Amino acid sequence: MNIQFIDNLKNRGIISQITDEKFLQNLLLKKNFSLYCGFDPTADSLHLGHLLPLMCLKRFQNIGCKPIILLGGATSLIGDPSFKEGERILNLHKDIEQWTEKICSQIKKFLNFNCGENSAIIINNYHWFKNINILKFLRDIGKYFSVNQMINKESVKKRFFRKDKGISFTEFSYSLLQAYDFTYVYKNYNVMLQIGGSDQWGNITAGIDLTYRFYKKKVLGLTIPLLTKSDGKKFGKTEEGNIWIDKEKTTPYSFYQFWINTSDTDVYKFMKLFTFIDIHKIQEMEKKNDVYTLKKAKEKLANEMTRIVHGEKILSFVRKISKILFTDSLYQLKEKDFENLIKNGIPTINLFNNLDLQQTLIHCQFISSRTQAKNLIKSNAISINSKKINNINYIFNNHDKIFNRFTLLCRGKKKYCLIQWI
Ligand SMILES: Nc1ncnc2c1ncn2[C@@H]1O[C@H](COP(=O)(O)OP(=O)(O)OP(=O)(O)O)[C@@H](O)[C@H]1O
Ligand SMILES: N[C@@H](Cc1ccc(O)cc1)C(=O)O
Repeated sequence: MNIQFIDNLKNRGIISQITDEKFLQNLLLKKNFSLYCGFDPTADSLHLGHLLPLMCLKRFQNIGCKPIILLGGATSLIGDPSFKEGERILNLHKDIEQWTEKICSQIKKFLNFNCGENSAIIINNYHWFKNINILKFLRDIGKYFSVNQMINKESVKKRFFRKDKGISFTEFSYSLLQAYDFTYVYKNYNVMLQIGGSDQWGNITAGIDLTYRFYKKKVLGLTIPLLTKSDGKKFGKTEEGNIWIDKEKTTPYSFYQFWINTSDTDVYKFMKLFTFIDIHKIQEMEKKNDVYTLKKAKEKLANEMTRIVHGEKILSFVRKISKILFTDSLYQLKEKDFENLIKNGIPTINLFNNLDLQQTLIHCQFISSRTQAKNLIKSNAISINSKKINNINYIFNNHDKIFNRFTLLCRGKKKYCLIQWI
């Protein structure tokens, strides 16, 4: 087993906290063990934030450990209150069942489910919770939890002092379920370690305590820093502005562009967190810190991530499209490419009549008023099919329609909208 494994994770910025680093180090030296991470199917797709624990499971699998994905069929019926501002809306059972299937098929892409002893497996906590008896649960499990301690956990503390947004008993009890999961998977799958985002620290440590009380055995927890959006909020299913794994929700082109547009300060951090590129190679690039290397690093990051999530074929398509869009060789695209561009690609609007340019800029949400539209056109920021247009009274005509169907509208160098004439 790799002695430097933990140091490696640390150098990549993957570790927020470990409950007992020495114990984990010893465990890594002695044997291959099983570890788990839970995902609550509270939406129909995984998002970027989930890739962090998934990639971390993969890193453990690569050194011989067995990753277990626990889908929270039961816990998603309750709703994790950890660091949430307010009470969640209860999800319907039938929605959770559908979302579970979708998430299950997404997860299968990221881990190896056919590699012998350390093949990944997926389990669902609905199986052990669906028939649990309430009296037994309160007597056998509830008795081990001190409400006095629970209300002091950082993850829920805020909710106790807010008059407008309190916490229901349902959400308050969530931690008991996740804690019992850890005890259950320790007993039934010999799981020694639970990983999760740093918002899971309270739930994970509750499970460690419960397992010790039940079986007098020490298990471990490791958390990963939370990936945040540009507004500082966590990437989460129930938050807005996410990058999704499902290509219907975030098209592969937008996905690729998200990485290409990574800020200079984030690019090496993301490379370390998300990819398997050798840390020394990343550090070499980081040291150079020049514009050319930064550009190459962003491209490498976008390629790696799109390959991991959408596969080689889609990657080569979005690269081709990006190259054409950014090198003004639009007329090289075939009609089929435009169709694919809509499917995998850039924002599209459907228009019936030849509108004027100002109105169209509003339609495609580049701006919100005609005055802004005029200013934008005057400032030379708008192009139609790669040709600059500075006539504020411009009206689209048939010459603008490639294959009689498509027009590419562009604001500056990065904002695109495809018009499909129907
Ligand atoms: N932005 C993120 N950065 C790092 N880890 C994350 C992020 N978002 C979720 N995770 C981790 O992924 C695992 C599964 O998360 P889960 O699907 O249950 O919740 P979620 O996406 O945070 O959804 P919700 O917004 O409904 O709480 C957890 O360990 C969680 O901490
Ligand atoms: N509470 C976790 C999901 C989870 C569910 C059950 C578990 O046993 C572990 C983790 C989250 O919301 O992110």
